[in-house]
Amino acid sequence: MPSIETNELTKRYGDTVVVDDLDLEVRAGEVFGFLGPNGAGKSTTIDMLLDFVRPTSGEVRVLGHDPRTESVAVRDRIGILPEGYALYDRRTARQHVAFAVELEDADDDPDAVLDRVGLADDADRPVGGFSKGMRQRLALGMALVDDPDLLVLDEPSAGLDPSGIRELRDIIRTEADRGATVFFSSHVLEQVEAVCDRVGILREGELATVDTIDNLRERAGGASTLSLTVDTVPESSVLEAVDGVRDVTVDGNTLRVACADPSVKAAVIAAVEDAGATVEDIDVEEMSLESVFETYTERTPSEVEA
Ligand SMILES: Nc1ncnc2c1ncn2[C@@H]1O[C@H](COP(=O)(O)OP(=O)(O)OP(=O)(O)O)[C@@H](O)[C@H]1O
Repeated sequence: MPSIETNELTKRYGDTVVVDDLDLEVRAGEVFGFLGPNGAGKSTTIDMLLDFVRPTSGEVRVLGHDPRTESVAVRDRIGILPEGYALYDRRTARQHVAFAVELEDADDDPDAVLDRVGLADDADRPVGGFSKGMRQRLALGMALVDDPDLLVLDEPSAGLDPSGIRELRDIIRTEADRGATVFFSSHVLEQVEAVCDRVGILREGELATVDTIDNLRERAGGASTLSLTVDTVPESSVLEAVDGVRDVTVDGNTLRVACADPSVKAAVIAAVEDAGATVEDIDVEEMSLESVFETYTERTPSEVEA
């Protein structure tokens, strides 16, 4: 059974379609990154999964339940970090986590939870004095209480400093290792690349694509570029004749060869050596996830695949 399933999920505000016929499936146990430009509809989708926003039409299933009619069953097994979470300024961080523990009827030690999110030293401080990143850490800690089967995190990296982002990555990995499904939206593409099994890219309320990052790269024409420093530069035509070579540029003693897929690289090196040149250094650049993201958010899926 998928952890999250939506079927023709649609949300309209007046005449504006914010989420458009969305069919999404998040498999049990996977880490799924939900990407898309500002205003694409990510938070609205997440809010519909959590029954904070009612769909205009379509179906939602979370852990096999309909969040509209079985919200208790759903809430019991998921940990959530929604976009607009509320904290009580006068209560301390520990009181917040203790409240979450009580609400879940769980047995987590609030101090251990605070330690996990890097707030051990701030446990007794009222959160009114917390920075945005500290508030975000606390909200994440509260979502982790009671080992949820599914974590739904809306922009968990918002406001986090680099060490917070690294810690978040570790937490997501640890949660996935214990078998939880993690579904999160993010604009931090390195983060997404580091932890996600699959990503879905939303564009103007529609799912532009869903796949592993490697497959998205390949489908986006994401040639890896092989840079070879050579003692003597062979004719470009020698390399252009290799199957799968898309482009060759020469800069001094460095050849930059765009390859359609990873298997082409060995053939390129063999061709260079067959032409009598010696390879002195090798570097490989994969298409950045940023370029993949731009490809899918600036063009329609059929334009990408064309
Ligand atoms: N209550 C509302 N009334 C009218 N329009 C809304 C409402 N909530 C969201 N929208 C609109 O829906 C669109 C999608 O917003 P949403 O917050 O889901 O996007 P997002 O992908 O999460 O963006 P971001 O990356 O900026 O957080 C936006 O154009 C937004 O203005």
